[in-house]
Amino acid sequence: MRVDLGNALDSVASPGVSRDALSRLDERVADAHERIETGRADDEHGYAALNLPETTDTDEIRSAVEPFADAETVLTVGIGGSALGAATLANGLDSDVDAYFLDNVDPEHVSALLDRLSLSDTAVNVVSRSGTTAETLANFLVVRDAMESANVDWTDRTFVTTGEEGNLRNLADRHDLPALDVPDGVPGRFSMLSTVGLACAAIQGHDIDAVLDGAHAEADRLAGSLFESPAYAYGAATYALDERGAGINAMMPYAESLETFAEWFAQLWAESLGKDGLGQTPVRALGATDQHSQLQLYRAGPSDKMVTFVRPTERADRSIPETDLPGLEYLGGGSLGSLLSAEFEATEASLAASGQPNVRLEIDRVDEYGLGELCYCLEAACVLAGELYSVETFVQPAVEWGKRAARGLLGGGNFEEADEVAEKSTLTVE
Ligand SMILES: O=P(O)(O)OC[C@H]1O[C@](O)(CO)[C@@H](O)[C@@H]1O
Repeated sequence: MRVDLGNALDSVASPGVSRDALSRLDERVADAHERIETGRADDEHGYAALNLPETTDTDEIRSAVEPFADAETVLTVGIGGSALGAATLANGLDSDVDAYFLDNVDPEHVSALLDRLSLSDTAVNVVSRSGTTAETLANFLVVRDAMESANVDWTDRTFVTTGEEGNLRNLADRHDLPALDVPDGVPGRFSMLSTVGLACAAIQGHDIDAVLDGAHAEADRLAGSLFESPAYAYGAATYALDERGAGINAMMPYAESLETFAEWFAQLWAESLGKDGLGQTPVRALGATDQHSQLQLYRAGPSDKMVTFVRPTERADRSIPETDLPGLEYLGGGSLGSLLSAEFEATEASLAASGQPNVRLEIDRVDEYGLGELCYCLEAACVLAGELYSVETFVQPAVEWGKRAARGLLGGGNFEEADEVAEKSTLTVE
């Protein structure tokens, strides 16, 4: 895992950060590292997530999902951190077992998916840390109903991953379903490297130990200086750039297999750092595709953002056939990989040429080890940034208002927030 801050320096970019400023910030990084290590040593809420490479029991996960070894498809029912980590692995890696995610309650999408699936060959993975999330429980009820209509014994095809208490735990106990525990002290968005993110991967036959090995290697590189730890270098640089005006962070991986990783990053960054009027706004982008949609803004729009480029340095390639079509000779005989690599470096340089800050993250390959490394690095970077912003990184109180309002609207209790929904100001043009 390599982090290159070269194009974030003020000799190249504006906003940019000077090497001196990074050295001064490094004193705070040292303090933050001490705080983080104390939190890890005491298994404190949130900080415990950075211990998962050590604490996650992969044998326990494999034996819990063993009854589903015959599954041709795994359907994960969960939302936010209870889906995005597993989806990052599933969409980043190849498997003969297909993986689908119900992480929204769009009736047309849910019906179309359930109509398409062979439910008798599907393992259903219901994931909710709280066990109370409306979208997840509603989708589970719909999936269960569909299985019963298809004469499939849902108790044979379903396992849950949840906390000690809650509706889902009660359901698992009542029907004696295989169940995995969500680890204590690990917020959803930091739970990829636990039962939450790895159960689906285990059913798909991925090497979940290799995921943790990659994460472990990154954990071993956490140190009291940003100049020694890629994770802290990234965390400190994004904080410093935000302080200087780059309030938006466009995560732009150059691999289709990393598109869901950008979604996962968006939750991690937004829900962890978006507090007290602070926090960088994550934006999901994809290279080379978004060179042809977003780049105009990234280069010539307001200087209020940074771009994070991510790429694997090794990947399977595909050659481009020789051609005598006029003007295309430069492509013929080359490969898609070399074209994508040229696009990556050219786009990076184009932003530097217009003074727009950007950072490069590189892994060797998009495989179990590489994904473990990359995601642990971003998790530790996020924890470090949270210390520098002095925000409560591991809570997300602002999401509760909307949940109470929705529950009230659906007759699920008396919530004043539901009343406020009816008081919406309107100025309708039609
Ligand atoms: O795992 P749960 O409790 O169903 O929560 C799902 C997601 O919803 C949130 O609580 C936000 O509403 C996220 O923090 C979490 O990842």
